[in-house]
Amino acid sequence: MENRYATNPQEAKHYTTEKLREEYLIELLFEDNKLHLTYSHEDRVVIGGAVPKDKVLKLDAGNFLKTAYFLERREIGIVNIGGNGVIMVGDMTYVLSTKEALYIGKGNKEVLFESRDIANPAKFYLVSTTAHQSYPTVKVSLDEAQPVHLGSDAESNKRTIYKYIHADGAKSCQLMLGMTILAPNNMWNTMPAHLHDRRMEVYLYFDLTEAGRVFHFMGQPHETRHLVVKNEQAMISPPWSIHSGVGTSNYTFIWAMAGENDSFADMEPVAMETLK
Ligand SMILES: O=C(O)C(=O)C[C@H](O)C(=O)CO
Ligand SMILES: [Zn+2]
Repeated sequence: MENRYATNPQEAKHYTTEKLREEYLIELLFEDNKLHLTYSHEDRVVIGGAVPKDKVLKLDAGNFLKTAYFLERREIGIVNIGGNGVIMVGDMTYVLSTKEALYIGKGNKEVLFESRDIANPAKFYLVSTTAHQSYPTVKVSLDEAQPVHLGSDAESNKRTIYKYIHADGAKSCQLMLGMTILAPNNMWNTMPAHLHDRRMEVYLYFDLTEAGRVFHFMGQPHETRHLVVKNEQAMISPPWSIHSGVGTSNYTFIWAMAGENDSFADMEPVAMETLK
């Protein structure tokens, strides 16, 4: 488990490119037969990737959490961005094809990951938050995820937001999670930008080509910075930061939030004139 402490905007505005990447970018999430986990002290979110190519992988944080098992005091949202895969939660088995999600509540002792096809392994993206009670384990497919169409061709931000784990979908203690798919020829996400100082957010960018890049924007509105992000890399967005990006082509991203409330609509728009 990699450990990342929380940062504040007074310090962050002095960071070099290298330091910004060290603090906010997770470069390696998906590696064959490995589980990669990062512990962010921003709302104590654990961000991870599991690729069970020809080996079953177990959700396990070693001794890091000082609990008997990973979900003893946590909940988790998982989205498969690879080939067909299987998640075993105790005696239950859930089959997830690409872009399907699973919420697993607090108290589930064993979670195992497996692929259906070694040639096209599952890639499970994981976001876990602390939890005070147990909600039922629920699978959510793309068509159950309440699509919301936003943006326009003129602004190059035409996109569809799918909500998986939220107040009116799969219930959770504090995790909110969904996916946004940009339409072909549209490159801007979350622009115009917004803030939600009550919740951190993490973005996983994918469906980019090997050479494709997303320029992710962060920082306070009057003090913005950018990071260049590759396919299948994640950005930790602190609660004081905008989170927006523009790609060299269209792409997909998974957003997940944790913190004070579970209202997706709790966000303050940032007026374009205030961005610097
Ligand atoms: O493209 C968008 O706009 C989003 O997907 C916004 C994220 O869902 C978000 O930032 C929610 O707070
Ligand atoms: Zn947001």
